[in-house]
Amino acid sequence: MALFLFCKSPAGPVRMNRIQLILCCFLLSLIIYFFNGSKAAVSSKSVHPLAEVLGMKDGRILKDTSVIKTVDPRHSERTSWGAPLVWGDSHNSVWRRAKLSEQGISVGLLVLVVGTYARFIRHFLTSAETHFLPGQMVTYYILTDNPRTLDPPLDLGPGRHMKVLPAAELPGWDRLAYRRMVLFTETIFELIGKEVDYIFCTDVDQEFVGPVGEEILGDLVATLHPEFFNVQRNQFPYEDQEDSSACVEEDEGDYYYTSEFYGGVVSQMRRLARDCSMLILQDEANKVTARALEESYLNRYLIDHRPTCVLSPEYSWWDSPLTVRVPKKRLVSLGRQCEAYDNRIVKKF
Ligand SMILES: CC(=O)N[C@H]1[C@@H](OP(=O)(O)OP(=O)(O)OC[C@H]2O[C@@H](n3ccc(=O)[nH]c3=O)[C@H](O)[C@@H]2O)O[C@H](CO)[C@H](O)[C@@H]1O
Ligand SMILES: [Mn+2]
Repeated sequence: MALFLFCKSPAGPVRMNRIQLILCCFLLSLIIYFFNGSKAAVSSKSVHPLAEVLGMKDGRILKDTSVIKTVDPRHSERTSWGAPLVWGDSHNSVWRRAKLSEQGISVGLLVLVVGTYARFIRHFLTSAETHFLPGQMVTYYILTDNPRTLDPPLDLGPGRHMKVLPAAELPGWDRLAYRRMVLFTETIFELIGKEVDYIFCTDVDQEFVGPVGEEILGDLVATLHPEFFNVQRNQFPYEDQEDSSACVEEDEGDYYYTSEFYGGVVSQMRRLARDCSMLILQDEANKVTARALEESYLNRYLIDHRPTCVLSPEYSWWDSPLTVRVPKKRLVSLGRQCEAYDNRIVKKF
């Protein structure tokens, strides 16, 4: 605009002499310098939209997570280390399903069913028959103290099998929480062996409510905890007791994973189960209890061995005031849902 005023007169274009031209260029440089400088000054004061999404202000992390919960979760489809972050209906998942379903694969689903949790198993299996890798070879490995729970046997689809494995009756849930991973380790090493290509460990107090297909397959697969998705790292309930073998330092960790659903190829699952069991037994010997029990050890392990495939909270969801909204629910935890309601009632009174 300023340049325009110098170059034009009401009568029409004016020819500039050399001095006028130099003056004009000098003024133009001044204007550009001023414009850029003031822009920089403004941007250093205002909050960058990305910083807002990340919950940062003036380089500091905000404690309030309410802003973050509104972020559309479909935006991230890769982790910072390049692993797929799986949303079942994304193009990437459609492509992965198509690619992986061409390969002949067999998958084991390993669950522990002890004591009163027997009430969940039939519904869990029925829902898995409908939604879990339909059309694929699936073997259900059911570790139970009461094999009669599965009488009469369930009708399974073609290529689907069930193996009921005995587990000694275990005294009380507090002991069981220490024992579950050890039982999984023994089962994977001694009984499952090379019978399947992939193994997924799941809680039985769950229900498949939407399709869970080949997009979940990977060497080492972990699922994001729906209450800590898009929450700042300093709010993850990692173990912080220094004498626990599950302890996580402040500068460690990318995500907080749930212990309700994780898996991978047999070799990786052997390593995971064995290493987590060792951490658990070490703490038990030292009379240390990690705050989230098995989940704490799993998270410690997954920091040291980053998953090659990360499932979004679509694959582990429950209704709670803290869970993120997901495009589609696929696997829902009934137990944690009840827990969330119980907590709400406790808070209310
Ligand atoms: C194994 C474990 O430590 N689970 C975690 C999980 O508990 P959860 O509340 O999800 O544990 P849960 O009660 O569902 O138990 C885990 C699983 O163990 C089996 N089971 C459990 C109890 C029983 O009497 N019989 C039986 O068969 C069953 O397969 C069940 O689904 O969440 C807690 C926080 O919310 C902690 O973070 C725990 O680490
Ligand atoms: Mn559970």
